[in-house]
Amino acid sequence: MTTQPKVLISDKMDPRAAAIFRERGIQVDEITGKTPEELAAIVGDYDGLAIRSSTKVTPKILAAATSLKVVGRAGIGVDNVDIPAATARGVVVMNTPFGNSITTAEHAIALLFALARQLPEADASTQAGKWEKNRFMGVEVTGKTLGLIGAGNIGSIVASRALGLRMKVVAFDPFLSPERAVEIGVEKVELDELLRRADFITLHTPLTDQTRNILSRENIAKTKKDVRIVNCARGGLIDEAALKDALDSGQIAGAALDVFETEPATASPLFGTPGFISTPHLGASTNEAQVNVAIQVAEQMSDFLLLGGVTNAINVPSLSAEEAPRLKPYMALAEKLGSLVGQLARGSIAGLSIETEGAAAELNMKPITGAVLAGYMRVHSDTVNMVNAPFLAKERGLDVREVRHDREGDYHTLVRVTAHTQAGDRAVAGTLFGNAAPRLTELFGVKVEADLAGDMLYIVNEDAPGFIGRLGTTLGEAGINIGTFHLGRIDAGGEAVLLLSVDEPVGAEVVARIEQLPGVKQVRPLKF
Ligand SMILES: NC(=O)c1ccc[n+]([C@@H]2O[C@H](COP(=O)([O-])OP(=O)(O)OC[C@H]3O[C@@H](n4cnc5c(N)ncnc54)[C@H](O)[C@@H]3O)[C@@H](O)[C@H]2O)c1
Ligand SMILES: O=C(O)CC[C@@H](O)C(=O)O
Repeated sequence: MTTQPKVLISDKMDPRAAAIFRERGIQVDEITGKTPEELAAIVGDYDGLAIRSSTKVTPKILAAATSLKVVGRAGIGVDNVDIPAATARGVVVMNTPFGNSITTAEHAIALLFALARQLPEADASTQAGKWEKNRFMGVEVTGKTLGLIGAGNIGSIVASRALGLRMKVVAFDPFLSPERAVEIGVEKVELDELLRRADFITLHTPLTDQTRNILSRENIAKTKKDVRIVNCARGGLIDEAALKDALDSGQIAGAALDVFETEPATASPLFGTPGFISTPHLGASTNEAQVNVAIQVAEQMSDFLLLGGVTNAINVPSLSAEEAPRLKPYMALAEKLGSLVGQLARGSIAGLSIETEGAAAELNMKPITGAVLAGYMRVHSDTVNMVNAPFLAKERGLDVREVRHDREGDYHTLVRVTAHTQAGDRAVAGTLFGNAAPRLTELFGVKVEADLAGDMLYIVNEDAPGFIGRLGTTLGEAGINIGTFHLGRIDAGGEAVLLLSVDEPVGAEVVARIEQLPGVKQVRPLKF
């Protein structure tokens, strides 16, 4: 019986997320507001962790999360998750990249208007009974130029809204193609030109080494006097000290920040500066967006935990919940072939080639490759899985090649794994019987048909009469029962390969006795 997966929701999330987990048969606890130490103390019980932006998934939390398989971010930014650490531990990290885009774009537009008409100050003054009609002179946005830094999902929605307001939109985004720029109605420009031309600037990039301080002191100095700046993306994109100085000196007319270098931002030199507006990271905070991201994250995490489907993962290739059941037996086969190569490898393996043929060639190959690598590397480490195997393989400099053959050979479907060693290429291959049962069909050039399951013994010997009897006696004397027996020969009287399934592990002492039998060249106990 499979155990029911357990998910922890550790940030405030729409109740629909918990409801979906429960409906899908997943046990869920909602425990929010914990300190990192408190979270580390409980996280070990869970297979999934559903978060927003408050929970920081650090290497320490990951080390304590010994059962964790997936982190689901109900939102876009995953900068609160240590992705390399999660990947190295084999934890899938997924987000919901579109659920709050419209809402965040609308917040950027709301802040743009708030700056243009000084709405917060006018509101505070009016409610203070001052009626300062002459103090608050605004600017129209019609006909003004909006400079977008980052024209991805949110940036392009902001562009469409700004065009609707009859603004002209220029965009700086090195990854924006000229065709896409035309499609979304923006003029693609370099950053300096944007800074020179924009009346309003909005930022919509992730925080990366390239975007950190993209509005640096130097770049702020290049803007038009009276520019108004909105950041609804990430703190750290603007030099906050330089922004304060530019507001104080009148170099810029206004700035609105939803996000800060340090959050929660409970104190900042910017607070109280004329022309400055702030909101506490509310970009995604609408009912609609929170329902969207809660539903999406719960569905995605459930698909992964229950069916193996991978959607919107940051650190592994996607695999739809429909594809997953079809690929599952292939992944079992691939993992066994990888494990066989790992267990039988002699000397160092410089690379692995993974080939698919027939029906297997029509499938998404990444999960098959991941499973081969996981099987191969698990021989040396218990913590390897399909998520971290490609990462670990790369880290170890293993050259991995994928080849898809349209042809169909002796089998309707086939996966072959070839280890490239100093001694030459060594290939194993397997098929699926009844499209479900993994079966070995080729072992280092010898045709065999064997299950790879439980304890096994691999023997290479000189093909001479009497050997099988002597082997049976040796195993019998050790109290080891033979389950199945597969013999393959390259040619009669040459070298023979024996693959036996045995009812219990063959210990070093028995292996040594078999090695003493005449004609034996190699003996390896195997485990699947
Ligand atoms: N305030 C909030 O609550 C809130 C809500 C949602 C998203 N966000 C943040 O908004 C940001 C944008 O989200 P998105 O969904 O549009 O992401 P996206 O990935 O769709 O778009 C990001 C864009 O930035 C561009 N970019 C990357 N590096 C750049 C660089 N050096 N210079 C210029 N452009 C660059 C990319 O090419 C891409 O087009 C993210 O950081 C996200 O976390 C904030
Ligand atoms: O969860 C939130 O409220 C913020 C989300 C936002 O920063 C995001 O990147 O999606």
